[in-house]
Amino acid sequence: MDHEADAYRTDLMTITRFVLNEQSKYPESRGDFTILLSNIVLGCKFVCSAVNKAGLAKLIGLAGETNIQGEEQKKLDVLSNDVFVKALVSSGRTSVLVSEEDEEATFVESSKRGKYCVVFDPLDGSSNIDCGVSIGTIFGIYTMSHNDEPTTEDVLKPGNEMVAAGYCMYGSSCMLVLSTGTGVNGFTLDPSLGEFILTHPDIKIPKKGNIYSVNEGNAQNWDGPTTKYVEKCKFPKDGSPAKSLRYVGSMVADVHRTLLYGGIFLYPADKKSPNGKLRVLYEVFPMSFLMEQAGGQAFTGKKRALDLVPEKIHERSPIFLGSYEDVEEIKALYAAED
Ligand SMILES: O=P(O)(O)OC[C@H]1O[C@](O)(COP(=O)(O)O)[C@@H](O)[C@@H]1O
Ligand SMILES: [Mg+2]
Ligand SMILES: [Mg+2]
Repeated sequence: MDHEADAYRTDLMTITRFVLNEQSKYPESRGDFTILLSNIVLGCKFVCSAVNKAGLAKLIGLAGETNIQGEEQKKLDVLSNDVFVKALVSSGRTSVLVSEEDEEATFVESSKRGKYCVVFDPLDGSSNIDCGVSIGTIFGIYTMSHNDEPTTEDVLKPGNEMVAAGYCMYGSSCMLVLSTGTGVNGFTLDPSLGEFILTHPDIKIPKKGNIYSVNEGNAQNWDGPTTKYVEKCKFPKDGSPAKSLRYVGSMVADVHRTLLYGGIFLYPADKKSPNGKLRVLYEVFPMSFLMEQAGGQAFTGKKRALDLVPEKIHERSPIFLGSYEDVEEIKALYAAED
């Protein structure tokens, strides 16, 4: 389906109007979520513009600092983090922020506090910045369940308690994909209007796909079920065609392709990283939330990803997510191992 052409033929639905429409279904709503989201959208536009100018403005390269995970921070990582922290605090709708780039959670001062907690990866796919390959921003939103002083406990909650999640991909076009718990919708930035327009309404992931996406360089350290699964993708014994391999190395880009084309994205545990690489709060949960909302599944190797209860804000987990039937297959292999 030519989503973009359809959107322009029928109706120019901006992301703001879309969220206002959704909000009008809840008479008690006071517009807080719309204001929060419009500040997230502003942050995405700002980072998109910085990404587009990165080479020209000398924003590529290292910033000279190391973040909490011991990774070198890139200039764009630092800039994106500043942009989102400012955008979220100035919305007046947040109380707790967790960013990949900040060791501790940020607690918003009382005069600027609001009812939401936002967890985010301001710039995902950092290793791809310098060569101009797609990167993105990932976010998840929780609501505060009390009016007392905020603590990290307010975000150490299972992903199934998120009220919204999304990502923005800075690629050949800039796309924001969002779920507020009633399906998944995709919006494309029209640079001439400066507006995100609904181009991919009600995204549903195909039930089964023919692509698998994994860093196969780690294969020697994988466990049995992951090894068997990837072997099956390459050498199917049931007469089905072998799957194609696609791996960008930016979670946003790999998950975006999986969502639209179907298939499976894997970042498994391995002997060197027994908890995998991807971070629960701001990578695994938002992407798992979107996958489930689009009709797919997300599994950790042990359980439904959204049922994890993180104990630390930068906790990691293995993740297998994508088309319903593809994830069923890997679940069966882990169940057989048990
Ligand atoms: O290089 P690897 O080990 O395959 O890891 C790729 C993964 O690492 C990440 O780049 C980590 O994200 P950050 O760039 O936000 O640290 C994911 O986007 C991606 O899925
Ligand atoms: Mg990331
Ligand atoms: Mg990052």
